[in-house]
Amino acid sequence: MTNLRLFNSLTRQVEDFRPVHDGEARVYTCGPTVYNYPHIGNMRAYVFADILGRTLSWKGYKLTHVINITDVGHLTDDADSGEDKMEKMAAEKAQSIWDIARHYTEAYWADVKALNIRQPAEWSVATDYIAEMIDFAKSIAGRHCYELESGLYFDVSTVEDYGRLARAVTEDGEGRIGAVNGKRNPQDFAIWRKTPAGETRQMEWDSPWGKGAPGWHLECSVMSGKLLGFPFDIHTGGIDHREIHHPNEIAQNQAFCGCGGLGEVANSGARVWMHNNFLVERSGKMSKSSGEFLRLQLLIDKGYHPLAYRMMCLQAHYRSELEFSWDGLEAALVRLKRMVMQAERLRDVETGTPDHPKFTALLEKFDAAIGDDLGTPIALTALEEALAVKKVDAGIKRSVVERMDSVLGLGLLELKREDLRIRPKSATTTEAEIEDALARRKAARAEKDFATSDALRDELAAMGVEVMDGDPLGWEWKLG
Ligand SMILES: Nc1ncnc2c1ncn2[C@@H]1O[C@H](COP(=O)(O)OP(=O)(O)OP(=O)(O)O)[C@@H](O)[C@H]1O
Ligand SMILES: [Zn+2]
Repeated sequence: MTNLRLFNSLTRQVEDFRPVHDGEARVYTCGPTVYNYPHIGNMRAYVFADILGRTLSWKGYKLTHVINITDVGHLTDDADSGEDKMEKMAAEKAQSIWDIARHYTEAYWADVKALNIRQPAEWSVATDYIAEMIDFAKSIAGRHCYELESGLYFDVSTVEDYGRLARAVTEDGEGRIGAVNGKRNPQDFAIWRKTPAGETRQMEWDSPWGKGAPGWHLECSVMSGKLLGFPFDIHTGGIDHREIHHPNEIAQNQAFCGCGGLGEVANSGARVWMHNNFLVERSGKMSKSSGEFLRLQLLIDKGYHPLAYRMMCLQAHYRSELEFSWDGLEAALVRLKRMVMQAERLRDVETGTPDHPKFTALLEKFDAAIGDDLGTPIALTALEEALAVKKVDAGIKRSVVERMDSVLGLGLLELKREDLRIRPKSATTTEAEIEDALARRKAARAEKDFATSDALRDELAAMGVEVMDGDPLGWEWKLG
């Protein structure tokens, strides 16, 4: 096997992965803020983290993956101003924050499951770690923080080289930082926000700095350090986190682990920081507030299998922008279907060993691609080539497909071609009705009764069903 090489946003280079603990990989992924449904762009971040985790397993590392659930502290503007997203949604809906958090956490988990994203070792929920957050803040407050009326602020000038992660791409971050009277530096951020006098919040806790709530950046520093130990191996998130959230986490980690002398990597809490690029719409970055709200459920309602979206993600490299379109989704679905049709023949055979000379080069190609900063587009072609290998024992082929799919997670050996039919939720015709009409049509054709056969075809068309005789992909029919 080749070395695993990963792009580290800290050094802006592809580097050999060298674990902190021999044979182990510890990964922290910034999780969703559960104030609303995730859009499919958000889910791209978790498909990426899942591919990373599966690749680490493929390479033989014992994986500990943590994904957090942010249920407090994330403001409407990452740059330290605005309202708490959770409080805002709860006020809008006149519901308890806890109910909101539960509802959207479950919705997120449903998407995770539908996309074959593996369960991490732990889903750490921010509000379960408030005491640890207060302890962390206490331990750095003396040297690195100052108190204002609105909260406890982190002074970014007290750590070396603040913001080095963000500077890779932007010099203009400061323009977005909200002004708070009394801040020492514009980039200083609240690690504890006090509840303003006379207000009560649904979520607030006592602290040495008064009643209030932790800052979002503090949460991730505390949960990652607590569950994985500093320094751990890899920290992931979407590319927007490279600008503010992760530089701020790094500053806190530096303060907590001790500044000076350790060098930038050890001091940053994690050795490698990785970021997926955005899923975009033609009009720009996908977001919950603009345009059609593209939830995974919307794709399903329009008749697409959710794994077609996973396929769409894998067709692009995680560091490239990916533009969403319905045509692109359909193309990904067709590609998935072709693979499922080839894998169908392997479903009922017993798994053999993958050591067959016909597959050596393909397994090497696959390993080199996935090991080269998670090159899923090429890894997919290796899997397709393996599926197309002729005159080989089916058990051996099956074991190769299983192995490759353990990384790509398309579920090729479980999916059936019927699962991939496009069937919009709005369709009023049931599949049983369609199958029944098709069976009658088949019988009519067998008896050369073309009048009946044509009439049934028209009947089906009236039901919105397009009959696809002789379709090489075997769709047979399609609901429009
Ligand atoms: N369009 C996108 N494409 C890929 N990843 C994204 C996109 N938008 C957000 N992310 C990532 O999704 C993850 C979850 O983000 P979070 O739940 O905080 O959503 P959010 O920032 O409120 O979403 P948004 O502002 O896009 O509506 C983060 O890692 C974030 O970087
Ligand atoms: Zn985070």
